[in-house]
Amino acid sequence: MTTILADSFTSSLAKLANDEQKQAKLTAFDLQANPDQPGLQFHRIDKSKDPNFWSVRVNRDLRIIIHKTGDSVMLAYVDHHDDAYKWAERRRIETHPSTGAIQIVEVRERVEEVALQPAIQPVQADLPFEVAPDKESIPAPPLFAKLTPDHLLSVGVPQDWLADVAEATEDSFFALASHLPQEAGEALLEYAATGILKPAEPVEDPLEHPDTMRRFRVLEGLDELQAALDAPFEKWAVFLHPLQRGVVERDYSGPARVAGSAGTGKTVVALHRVMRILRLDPDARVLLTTFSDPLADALKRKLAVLSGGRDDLEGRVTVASFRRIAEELFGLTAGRKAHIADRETVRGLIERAANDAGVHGFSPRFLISEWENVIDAWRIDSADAYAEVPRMGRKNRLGQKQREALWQVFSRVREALRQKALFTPASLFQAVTSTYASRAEKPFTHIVVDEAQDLGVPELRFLGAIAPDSPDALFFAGDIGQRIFQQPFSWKGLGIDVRGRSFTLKVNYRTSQQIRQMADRLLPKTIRDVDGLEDDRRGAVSVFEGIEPTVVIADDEAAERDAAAAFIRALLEDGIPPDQIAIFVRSPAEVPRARAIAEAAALPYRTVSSGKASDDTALVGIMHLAKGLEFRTVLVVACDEGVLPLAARVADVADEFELDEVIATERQLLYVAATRARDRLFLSSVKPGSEFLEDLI
Ligand SMILES: Nc1ncnc2c1ncn2[C@@H]1O[C@H](COP(=O)(O)OP(=O)(O)OP(=O)(O)O)[C@@H](O)[C@H]1O
Repeated sequence: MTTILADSFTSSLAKLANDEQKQAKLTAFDLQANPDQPGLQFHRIDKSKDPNFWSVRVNRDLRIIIHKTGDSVMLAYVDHHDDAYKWAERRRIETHPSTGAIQIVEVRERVEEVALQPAIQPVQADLPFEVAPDKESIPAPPLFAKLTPDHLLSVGVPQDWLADVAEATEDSFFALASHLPQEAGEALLEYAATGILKPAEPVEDPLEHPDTMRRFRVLEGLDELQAALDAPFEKWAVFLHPLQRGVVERDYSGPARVAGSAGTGKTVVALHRVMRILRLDPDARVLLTTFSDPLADALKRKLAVLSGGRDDLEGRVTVASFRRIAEELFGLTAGRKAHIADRETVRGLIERAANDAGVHGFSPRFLISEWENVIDAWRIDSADAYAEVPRMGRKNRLGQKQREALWQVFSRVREALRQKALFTPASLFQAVTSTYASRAEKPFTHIVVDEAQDLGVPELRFLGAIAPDSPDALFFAGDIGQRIFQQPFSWKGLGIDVRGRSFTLKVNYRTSQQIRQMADRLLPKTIRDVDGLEDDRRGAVSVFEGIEPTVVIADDEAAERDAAAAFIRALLEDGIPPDQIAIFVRSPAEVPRARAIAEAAALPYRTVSSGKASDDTALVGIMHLAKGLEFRTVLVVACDEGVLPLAARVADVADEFELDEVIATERQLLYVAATRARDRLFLSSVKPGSEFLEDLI
């Protein structure tokens, strides 16, 4: 007998109380072990249009809904008695006549009343400032007037729903989409955004259809059912979008990359890719890496969900930040620990070297940036090499004389570091790169990199050197629209060419349609990297609707604080727990403003430097810290003119190219912070606000 798990089962299971979940799981295990055992009580759902729906008794109140056909049993839903029956009475499972995917179709006539109401009623708390008025109430035109029934069928709209879709307007569509199979909702949303309709490719075997596989999973045995049900809150662990699955399962002929705007599931793809490699190749030793230790820890936790605690898999994967893994490999090969100079130490050395060399007229910010992005990143070791370095932006400003003067400073810094036997992160990467570049024996068979947009030159060289020379050794996940730490450079120039093997995800699982649309306004529609690879950000869709973000440009700090505090109090009254709230600012100088807001709202909070992550505190911190995180609500405050973009960075630019680069990364920073929000977003400043806020309003 085959057991199939439907995503509707995992979602409904997740909504039950803990002890109810336990009982429902036990019944599900019994069902899988032997559906004919006498203890199980089945009842056909007589009122359902689909004769194959049955209920199975869990206890006096709870029922599992299964769908029985031939030799297979599908776990479809679980709920309290009446609600479980209602669910099954309104559903039919069928193979779509055009796409061939198996769908759970909501029976049309029973949901008439529901479909006409918006799925979420936007509720704005009373706020002490004005919010944008509702759009004029003129009837909106139908969105899909140009599409024929055949068009609608080609993207998986069930026959029952053709008429509703044809009449849908911008206002009613989201409510309607929640009743449609996901692939139909997404294709129509993409059409609404871009005017392009992408019909699904028909597949012979309905069970093998990518859209079937995104909601139903055929389970191999009890272990698999156990693993899938142990993580019912983590739907991503079991059900992948067809695009995600495609990227995970493909064989590549060289380094590959998954791209996509914030929240499209790139990390999820990276994690599944790791598991796939481990499952298919019993000799694989995988490195899963990213740019910081906290992010690596988060990856480790998620990977444990996927592996279901299987030591034979987890034991063959190392999860660590770029830096940590370089330190470990250095320790292993050199037999000693690398002592690394922190940023402050290097800053001090640069200042002293400039004084000693009598070189003046360059700002400290410029010097450290030139050191980090040029001298140290490219490991420049002579005045000649300095003249040749392939750098972005600074080239025009620095004449030969200036470069000679600067080299006097930087060569002293290099010498001082050498005398103290100190590494910089870049020189550590370089040391390990040199060790492994010529070795045939590599520490890992595969390397999977998350947040790859923030790889710098030394890190990429390092990963290239420790990766074996096999076609699918390197896999990157990243979004160049979220690059906030590194200057752009050519990957191809360093021998890592992902052209032709780069795939873009389009479905945003994290942020509401409203937040995604607003955040997208911060970035260009297409972004091109140094190698000419274009990232087309159009056509992304979010899978749920939320509340319009709030943007406040206040008269003074007190007014901003009052507005933000009122917003937070309304959240707390709505039952949003503090740990689902974050307040971000541009830099440490604005942290006191964020703290004042939290205090005015009586919101318990933690900052990076004070307190530990706990269940009941909000996070207050700088935007750079936001990377990789996710909250129900995000506030980005103190976005004033001069703060965003940061005036000091702008003042230091060498030329137009560098100005563009600074403005782009400052925009990207705001994009990263804003897209951490799932359903509510608040952005504020004191007059005059950041030019970026103007773009958003
Ligand atoms: N197939 C899926 N089903 C359900 N949820 C998913 C799926 N894929 C991703 N998600 C959820 O969407 C959210 C964003 O996923 P993820 O962090 O992988 O996105 P990302 O593209 O790496 O985002 P960012 O670039 O902002 O870091 C997460 O909460 C994740 O669990």
